[in-house]
Amino acid sequence: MAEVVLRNICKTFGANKAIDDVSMTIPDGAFVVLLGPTGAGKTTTLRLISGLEKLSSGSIEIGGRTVNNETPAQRDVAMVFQQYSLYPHMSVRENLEFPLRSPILKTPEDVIAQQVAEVAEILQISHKLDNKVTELSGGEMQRVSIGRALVREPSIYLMDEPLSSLDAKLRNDLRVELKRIQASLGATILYVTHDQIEAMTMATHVGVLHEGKLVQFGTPREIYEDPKSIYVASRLGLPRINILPANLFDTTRNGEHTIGLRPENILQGQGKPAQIQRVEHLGDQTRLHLMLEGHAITTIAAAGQDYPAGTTINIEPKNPLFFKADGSRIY
Ligand SMILES: Nc1ncnc2c1ncn2[C@@H]1O[C@H](COP(=O)(O)OP(=O)(O)OP(=O)(O)O)[C@@H](O)[C@H]1O
Repeated sequence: MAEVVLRNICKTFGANKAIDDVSMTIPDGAFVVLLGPTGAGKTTTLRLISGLEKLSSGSIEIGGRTVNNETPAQRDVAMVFQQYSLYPHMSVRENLEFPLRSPILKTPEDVIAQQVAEVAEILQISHKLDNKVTELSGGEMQRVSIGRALVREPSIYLMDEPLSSLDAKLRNDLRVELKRIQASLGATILYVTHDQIEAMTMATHVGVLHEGKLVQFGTPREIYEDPKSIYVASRLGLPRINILPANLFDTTRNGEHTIGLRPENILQGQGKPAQIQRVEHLGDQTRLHLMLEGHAITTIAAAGQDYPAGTTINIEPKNPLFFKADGSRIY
């Protein structure tokens, strides 16, 4: 596996700057998750690294080699897309074997058979190896797509929401499995997701994109606990961080416009009275939707406790984050 370095990369489509001067190092063996809303430039970043798109400017290095002018095949990357891309006329086994049968690799038959068997086992598709891919369910097809990347050991795996079409149980299993595979192979992965749990549990590093710019890069904990802006703070955490006027509680010192209050950082019992508007029981957690002087606030409470809607609880902030009017963090 290899370190991948993006140096001041830009990509424009007509007048649209899809990627705007992004520099980022994906360390060898890291699991980097790209976060950002639709249109932020996540898929374009993956396509630029894979060579499916050409850079407008900047450079990309894989394992110390500048790859700007290399074809996708020369770059030695494996890409898994949100939509499966399989050969419909081939069986599952043939699809999985395909990347290993590349003439450059010259992989011996027994190694091919062993790799395919191992990957099929991990992805729980061993019993479907001789089926045509057109006979599979959507979830099974997606597992074969992931398998086609995993049979190889490329410089980097580029994955674009690979689990989003799977059901919750399989998604959970594969999340754990992917993380295990990554750790045991020492694989370098750049992974795009909208799923907070995937980002928090799998990533060694998170890169947050906003309108084509990389606005923060750090460990998931840094992004969660020490965000540089309201935008970054809002990317992680479920329920989302509460953004409130700084003077709502007695916390203003100087120049703060807004506070950010994670749902778990709202203390109950003291402070201002807030009306309970709605209660969501999620089993292991209860979410309380409150209204305080016209501001909606979400907090969490221990499961099992009763909170009748319409009643009032007193709340106060603990460790709020402070932001300027432009959304940048003060402290
Ligand atoms: N081939 C293309 N031609 C023109 N514009 C494009 C092309 N590909 C991407 N774009 C534009 O580049 C910007 C970034 O798109 P991109 O697909 O990278 O976003 P994304 O963060 O992956 O979004 P999503 O979460 O919806 O997949 C968008 O404004 C998009 O419209």
